[in-house]
Amino acid sequence: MDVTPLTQNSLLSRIKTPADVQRLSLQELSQLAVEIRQLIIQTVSHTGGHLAPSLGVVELTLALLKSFDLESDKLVWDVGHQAYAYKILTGRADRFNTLRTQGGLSGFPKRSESPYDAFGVGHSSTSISAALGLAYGRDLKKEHNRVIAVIGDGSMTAGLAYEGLNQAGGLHGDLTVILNDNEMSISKNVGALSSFLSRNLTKKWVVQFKKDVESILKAVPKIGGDLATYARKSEEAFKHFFTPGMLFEAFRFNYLGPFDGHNIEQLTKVFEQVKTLSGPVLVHVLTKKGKGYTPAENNPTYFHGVGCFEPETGLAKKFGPCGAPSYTSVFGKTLVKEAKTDERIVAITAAMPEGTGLDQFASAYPERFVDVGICEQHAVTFAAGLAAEGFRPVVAIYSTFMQRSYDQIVHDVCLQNLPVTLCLDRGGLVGEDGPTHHGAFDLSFMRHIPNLLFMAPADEAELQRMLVTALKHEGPVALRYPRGAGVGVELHDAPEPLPLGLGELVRDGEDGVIVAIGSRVHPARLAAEKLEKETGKKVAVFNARFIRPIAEQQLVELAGRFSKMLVVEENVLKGGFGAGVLEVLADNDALEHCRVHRLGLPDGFVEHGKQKELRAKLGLDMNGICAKMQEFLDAE
Ligand SMILES: Cc1ncc(C[n+]2csc(CCOP(=O)(O)OP(=O)(O)O)c2C)c(N)n1
Ligand SMILES: CC(=O)[C@@H](O)[C@H](O)COP(=O)(O)O
Ligand SMILES: [Mg+2]
Repeated sequence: MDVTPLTQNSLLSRIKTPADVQRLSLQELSQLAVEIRQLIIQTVSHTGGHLAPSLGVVELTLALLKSFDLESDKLVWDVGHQAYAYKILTGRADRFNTLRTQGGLSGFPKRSESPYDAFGVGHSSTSISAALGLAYGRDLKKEHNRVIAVIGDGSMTAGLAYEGLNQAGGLHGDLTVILNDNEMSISKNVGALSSFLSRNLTKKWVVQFKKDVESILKAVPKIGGDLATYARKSEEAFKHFFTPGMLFEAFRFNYLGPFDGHNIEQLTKVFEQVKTLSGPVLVHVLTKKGKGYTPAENNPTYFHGVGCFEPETGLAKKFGPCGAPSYTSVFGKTLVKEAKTDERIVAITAAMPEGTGLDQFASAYPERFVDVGICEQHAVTFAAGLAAEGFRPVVAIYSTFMQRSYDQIVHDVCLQNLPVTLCLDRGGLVGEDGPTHHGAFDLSFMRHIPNLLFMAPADEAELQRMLVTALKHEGPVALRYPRGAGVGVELHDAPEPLPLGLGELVRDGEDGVIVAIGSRVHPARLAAEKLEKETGKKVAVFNARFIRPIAEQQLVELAGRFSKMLVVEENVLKGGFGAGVLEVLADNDALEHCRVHRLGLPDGFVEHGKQKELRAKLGLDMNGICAKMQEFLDAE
């Protein structure tokens, strides 16, 4: 694969709108595929991003744009992490170098970014429902455009996809679903569906089945006593009979496939045929994740979402010596250690073993590790069932995806007071993935749930102690920690559980107090040191540790000692931790002599950009906290 930058005479430089793609010959489309791959690899090597998913659908994207009219037809991508070629071909090639950077192109389709992005996305398995909504709306308006959803085999492991299929099959409106089957989620795809879709069940088996049936039928007059042979042949024939098409046809979809997803000529013919069909149609295409870039083909999991790398080799770019370990890896290692002495521990992921650090657990205790697929709701209820059976399930899910499990946390876990540990990784701002992925709301949407013990560590060593506290607790627990490296503190060999509902005064002061939770404790401490150095003002810092039960008595005491309290969190201010502090102070009549200000995420969706840049912009880093506290102290 040539990974040198494109020249100005490239075919790509002539593509300004999807209509330009329609004018190209098949040969030109193949050349364009090469150029698109070059641009994607070059760009992502600088920006980081979802490389392997996007490389896998270059031909599919070209064939879709060649066959459908994007001025009226609507294309809905599932997750949207594979839509880089689509962005390039729909008028965004000249801005593609800004991918995932602050103020630049989003890593996902976004309605506000382009009229060609029919539906915004980032979380998986929404495409069929969204496309059906678009198709239903079209029919109500008596319009005639086509609506196409493209969904991956991994995303088909979520119940939501079947809710969409079920409704679509019952409605008979025109809708095309393209199943992009690369046998991969981020890791190897899991569950019964993935084997059902597997390459063994391809069309050639249908042909074989027909031959088998023919031969059996020919043999019928002679069957006589030879029932055994007949039964054996029937069994073989029935095995062949089960094709992926049966599943989708049961949902009343017209099934076409499977087809080679890298053959533009064949795909365009199929799409021309699709345009002649009415009602729901499912086209099954087989693709290779990372196609055309050997490092990504060989390691699609690593290149699913990758940081900066050398395009020639695929090797990660090194930026100085490695810093502190990530919260994720400390969590993973500590859990492995605890599971050695507690056989009740079962680790559960919803299709993200590497991202959540549970890959370490999977290697150490494969029989106690479960990847349920992309189904966060099921993961939590499944854990509740295990807990009811005496186990200690630990469910690690990114904060943003835990949003899907709200009812399961309330109804299946907390209402029954079951000892499930919910680990919310990526709590707070995640950076380049942006608003679909920031863990901005968990403190708000979980802090009011009865029975739940809810903690957020100030550093990676405290995460260890909180995990141990959770595993000893006879009820539901949630832990929330951020994306990225820890603070760099020494880790515990034998972490001790924490006293419940108590925070820690990490620095004393005279002029005011900063109450911080989780990842904001460390910058708050640095801010207090800076303030003292620059102004001589002495500010105390309290690490609140618990969101629920909140450290009520300690907070009331602090409000008695200090006339100014700044509460800092990396969560939306609406209903967040600071709101909880205000509630307890109000309930204890402790606000009379203490003014409280809050610092957190604004009432809106925070855009994408580097974590560091976003925190600086929102005043949530050391400088921002220091400035806010100084302003507060200076105010009357
Ligand atoms: C609700 C939700 N859970 C988890 C994820 C994280 N995630 C993003 S892509 C992906 C795998 C998707 O697999 P598939 O649909 O087959 O697409 P592929 O990457 O293979 O192209 C996962 C688990 C997500 N985006 N949304
Ligand atoms: C598309 C998606 O949802 C994931 O691939 C996500 O981008 C992973 O994020 P991390 O890089 O934080 O693991
Ligand atoms: Mg896949």
